[in-house]
Amino acid sequence: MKKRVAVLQGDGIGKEVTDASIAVLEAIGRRFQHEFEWKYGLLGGVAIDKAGKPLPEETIAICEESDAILLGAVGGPAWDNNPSHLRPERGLLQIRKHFELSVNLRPVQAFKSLLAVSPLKEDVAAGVDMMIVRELTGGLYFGEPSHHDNDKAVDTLLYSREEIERVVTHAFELAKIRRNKVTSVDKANVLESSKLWRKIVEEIAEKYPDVEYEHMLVDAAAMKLITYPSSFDVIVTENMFGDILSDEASVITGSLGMLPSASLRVDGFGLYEPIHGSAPDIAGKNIANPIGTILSSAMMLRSSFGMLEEANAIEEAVKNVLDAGYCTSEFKEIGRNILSTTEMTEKIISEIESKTVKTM
Ligand SMILES: NC(=O)C1=CN([C@@H]2O[C@H](COP(=O)(O)OP(=O)(O)OC[C@H]3O[C@@H](n4cnc5c(N)ncnc54)[C@H](O)[C@@H]3O)[C@@H](O)[C@H]2O)C=CC1
Ligand SMILES: CC(C)CC(=O)C(=O)O
Ligand SMILES: [Mg+2]
Repeated sequence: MKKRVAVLQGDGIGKEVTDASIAVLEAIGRRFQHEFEWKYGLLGGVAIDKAGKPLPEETIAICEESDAILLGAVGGPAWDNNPSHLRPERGLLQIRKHFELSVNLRPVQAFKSLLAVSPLKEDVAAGVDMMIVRELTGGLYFGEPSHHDNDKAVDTLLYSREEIERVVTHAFELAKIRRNKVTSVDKANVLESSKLWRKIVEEIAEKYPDVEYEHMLVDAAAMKLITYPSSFDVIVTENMFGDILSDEASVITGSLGMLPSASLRVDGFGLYEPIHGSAPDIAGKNIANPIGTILSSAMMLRSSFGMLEEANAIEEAVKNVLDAGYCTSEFKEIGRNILSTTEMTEKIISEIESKTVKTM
């Protein structure tokens, strides 16, 4: 059956990286005989410019009629001085809230062929395979009141029991099918919300006697991510800590452009996007790394469509292309074969197509 995907390209490199993902998914469709239907919607700065708001109703309607959402990134200097309700990032927060995408999965894996470019020593980065589970629809980015004037500013860090239980349970379930370890990251030595977080983690942990768990303060976690990253299996944390720690963790892979994500509702509906932003400094140059978005589409195939073999095919193609010595320009120190965004996409597609079984 045809899979309907809402495509929200957003701003900056958003179009370049979603175009790459769509080309790869089309190749998967040809190899495995699936049909995808792409419906484009406005989000972020382009939506403000064309429709007067960062998340127009028409975009919501397109997403509601779709089986999954593929997103690029939003934001850029053109809108940096806009009032809060007309910031591109507001549209992203609104869509996450509207679709109740409370669990954000950010897998971090070290690719062997890129270890040399990781600022970490090769033996420290080697073998890293962690899942950051970030709460996505609560916490500081959503709490009210939130405003500032010339003399003072306020943001509100609010979490309900239900919000914490939902994401922590997801983390423990994931640990069960991974390496049975959860690290819950908080700031319980200072924050009240973290004290409740910790209490709920302990309650939920009781239901998972085979899963080892630990609490870690976020400042120490930031250090340990760099000094001993392979010690982590599943990390679960609140919205802002997860946002920051996942960008930090991308350093292990050598580039922010490598990391995918899935933002999931409890019934499995999902939005898939790379963890990076709109990268205005490289937008329009055809040099952005499309791999984070391409791997996000593999997560879409697996989580939203149950297409496991197809998801594996994308991940294997990415790995093979990297192993063959190809990379995008941010890897120039090790770059034996530097490719543009479109060339990298073509390489990954050729790799997928090379495995196609020819039928007579
Ligand atoms: N999910 C989203 O839509 C996000 C949006 N943003 C927005 O993006 C805009 C730019 O924010 P920044 O702080 O510069 O973060 P950014 O993630 O866009 O870029 C940070 C650095 O990483 C590089 N980079 C990012 N993605 C890359 C890729 N695929 N390939 C190669 N290099 C890549 C950029 O060139 C830049 O040097 C802001 O307006 C920000 O609010 C930031 C983060 C997430
Ligand atoms: C608008 C921001 C919360 C986006 C971001 O940095 C992210 O989700 O990683
Ligand atoms: Mg971020």
